Amino acid sequence: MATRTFPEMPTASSLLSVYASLSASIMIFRTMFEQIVPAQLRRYAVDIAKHYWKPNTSELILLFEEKDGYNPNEMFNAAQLFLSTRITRDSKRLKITKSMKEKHINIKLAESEVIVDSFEGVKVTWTYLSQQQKKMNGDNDDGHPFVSEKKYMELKFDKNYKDIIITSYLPFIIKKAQEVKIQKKVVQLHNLRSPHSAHFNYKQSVNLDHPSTFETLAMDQKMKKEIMDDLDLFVRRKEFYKKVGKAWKRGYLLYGPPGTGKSSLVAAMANYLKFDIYDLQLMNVKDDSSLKDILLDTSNRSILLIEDIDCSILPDRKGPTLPNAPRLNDPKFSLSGLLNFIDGLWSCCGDERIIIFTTNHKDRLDPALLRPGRMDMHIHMSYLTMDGFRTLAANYLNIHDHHWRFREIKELIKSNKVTPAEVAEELMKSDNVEVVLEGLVKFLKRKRMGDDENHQIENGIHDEEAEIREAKKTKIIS
Ligand SMILES: Nc1ncnc2c1ncn2[C@@H]1O[C@H](COP(=O)(O)OP(=O)(O)OP(=O)(O)O)[C@@H](O)[C@H]1O
Repeated sequence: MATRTFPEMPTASSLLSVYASLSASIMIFRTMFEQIVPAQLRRYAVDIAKHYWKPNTSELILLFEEKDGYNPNEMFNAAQLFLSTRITRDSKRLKITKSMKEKHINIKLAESEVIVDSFEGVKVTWTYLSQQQKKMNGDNDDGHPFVSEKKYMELKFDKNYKDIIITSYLPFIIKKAQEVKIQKKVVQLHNLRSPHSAHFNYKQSVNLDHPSTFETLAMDQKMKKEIMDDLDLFVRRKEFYKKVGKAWKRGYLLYGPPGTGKSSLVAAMANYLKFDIYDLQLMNVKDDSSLKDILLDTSNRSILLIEDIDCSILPDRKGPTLPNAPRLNDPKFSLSGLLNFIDGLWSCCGDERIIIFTTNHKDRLDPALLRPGRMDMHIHMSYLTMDGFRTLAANYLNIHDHHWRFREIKELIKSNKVTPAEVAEELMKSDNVEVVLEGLVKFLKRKRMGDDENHQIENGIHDEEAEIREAKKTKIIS
């Protein structure tokens, strides 16, 4: 029987001494390398070594750095917003932020957090990373070198799917990020006034906290739907406007008596579209040239609002003077200046612009303003109807179906010219529904009597005037 021989096994002490001499040699080599070879050459050698010795991988990594030079990198921001929609239960560390102006809490990935996503069957892995960088030039006040943080995202995937990722996944991320941005957007109200006016700052901005929405608006349901459909069509027609060669803008004229909800409708439109409002106070605009400066400072996806257009503007220099238009100090400002600029330069150098004029007296407007193609939709805000009252009752009193007082209220509303503002005021007078509705009925009755009296007085005056005219005629004839 053959006997197997084993090579002599090294002892533990001999292994230890080999290890010790090996690490000593590496250390000596490293020290010599660092002393003899200059730093730049060392880095170059390490890069080359890394390049040739890196493991053979089929992965491709795309880097999304926070900054592109000194400019913010939109793709980094888009990726951050997009990934906030991909956070799952498995996420371990998340960053929570909120600024004073924001209404929502932002949830973002914390450093080193990984998210696995899949797109058209391709698995991708996102990692959020940051790196501290010491600035070569300059120290802090305390003598320490400046340290900045470089933030970036890594997107890793199989390189065979490079085309899908670049041509489809990245645009998908941009689109999703845009949706999140719109969803989170806090609508702002900017007050625009002339840069040469007494106020140094000609654009004051605040969050628009107007709670008005299409749901809370008391108006004809059919008209409400028409407006919402019109807005929806407008925002999704980018390509259409481009195709037909028209600027992507839409004009609305809101007219009706005071207190019928013109301003509330503007706020509802802004809240619906998440568009900022630029409130242009024409009384404070000095001349055509400052108007241009102001308008050029407005952003896309916004509403330019000019309220009470009949009172706040002088007509075209060539056109007739409006009976109630107050005279501005400087006659350089004109309606034609405003309209030409809005139709021309302003609408062409921006996208998704809405312009809204409001007035209590449509009949007093300059025809130039009403000509077709200028204001695309004329919206009449009228006195309260029963339909509108039901919306107010649901909002203010939480009555969603019927109340025994509604029949009487319906009759009173029908025979009265009452504004939603007046009724809203009445509905706020108590927490007790019965008390409020009783008060409303009394108010509507009083108002009807008052209207009747006014009507009679007006008729009386007319009769008197007619008598005087008749008397004068008789006198002349005789
Ligand atoms: N249609 C409406 N639906 C709901 N609330 C309304 C409506 N109209 C008026 N209101 C209530 O009345 C208040 C004043 O209305 P709003 O300022 O919108 O009217 P307006 O037509 O713009 O008036 P003005 O012509 O005087 O500017 C609103 O804040 C709101 O509470």
